[in-house]
Amino acid sequence: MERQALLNIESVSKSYTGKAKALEGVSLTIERGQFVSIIGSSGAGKSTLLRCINRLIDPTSGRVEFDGKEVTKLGKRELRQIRRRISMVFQHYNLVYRSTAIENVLQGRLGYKSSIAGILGLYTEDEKAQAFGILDQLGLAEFAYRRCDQLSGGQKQRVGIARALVQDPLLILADEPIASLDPKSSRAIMEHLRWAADDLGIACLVNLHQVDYAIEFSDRIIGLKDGKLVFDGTPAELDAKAIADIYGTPYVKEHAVRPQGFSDAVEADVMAAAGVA
Ligand SMILES: Nc1ncnc2c1ncn2[C@@H]1O[C@H](COP(=O)(O)OP(=O)(O)OP(=O)(O)O)[C@@H](O)[C@H]1O
Repeated sequence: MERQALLNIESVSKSYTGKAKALEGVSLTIERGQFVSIIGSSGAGKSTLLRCINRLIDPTSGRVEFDGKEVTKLGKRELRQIRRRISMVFQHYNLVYRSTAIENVLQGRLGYKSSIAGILGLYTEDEKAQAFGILDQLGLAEFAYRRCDQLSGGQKQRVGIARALVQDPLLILADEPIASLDPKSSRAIMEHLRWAADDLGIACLVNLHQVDYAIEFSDRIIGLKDGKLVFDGTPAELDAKAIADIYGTPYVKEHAVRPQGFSDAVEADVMAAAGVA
């Protein structure tokens, strides 16, 4: 089946005031339902790239086109509309911890409401059923009415994914969604995102520090180094040379494969020992 382009990024650059370019002439196309990981050292520009797509950050130059619309040209109102179809998942979940899981999920519907309905928290029965249904699909039905400060990190991130899904997105931007999680929870989150791509046809663009998960779960991997795109290929094409290009140091692929139970702290040591920032 031939896939259609959903997102076109053309020569996007970003300079923060007084700094070297955080992004420099990055171009790429993402297809509908495609699962793409972005890897690269700390400071390579991964977060900046994600945020230029939904214009949480305005690119200094270049063009972003999403679902046939030029995002970089949109006014406030049109931007709000387009953002409904682009969800975000964050490393630190960005939940309201004193609210319940389902209340957090329903916040994903805010972009579809008038401000007053949003402020009053007026959701339709359909929206509530949809929110509960998604929590159920993510294995969180029994936690739907529990306050988020009582949930584990993995459960909080599942609430974050449920909030992203209730937006009916065409694209999920996930900014290091597993960086704060243990290996078992990380795997579960990657599996949920992969399911969103495969079963719901939602394209996922996922920033990752864990090269092994990028290789295992992605259709395609993008490598950034110093703001430039230095790799764009399949997991099979990500060989030792490509990894060295991305991380700027000789780096053997075996280091990227994290055995079961390998903790983040141990991985950090291995990465540091391999000279990967
Ligand atoms: N708000 C900002 N103001 C100034 N400079 C910034 C800002 N945000 C990021 N930068 C700089 O832009 C560059 C790219 O940062 P970015 O956060 O996009 O990288 P990253 O690959 O996501 O890093 P990490 O993996 O550590 O999250 C870095 O040099 C960073 O210091």
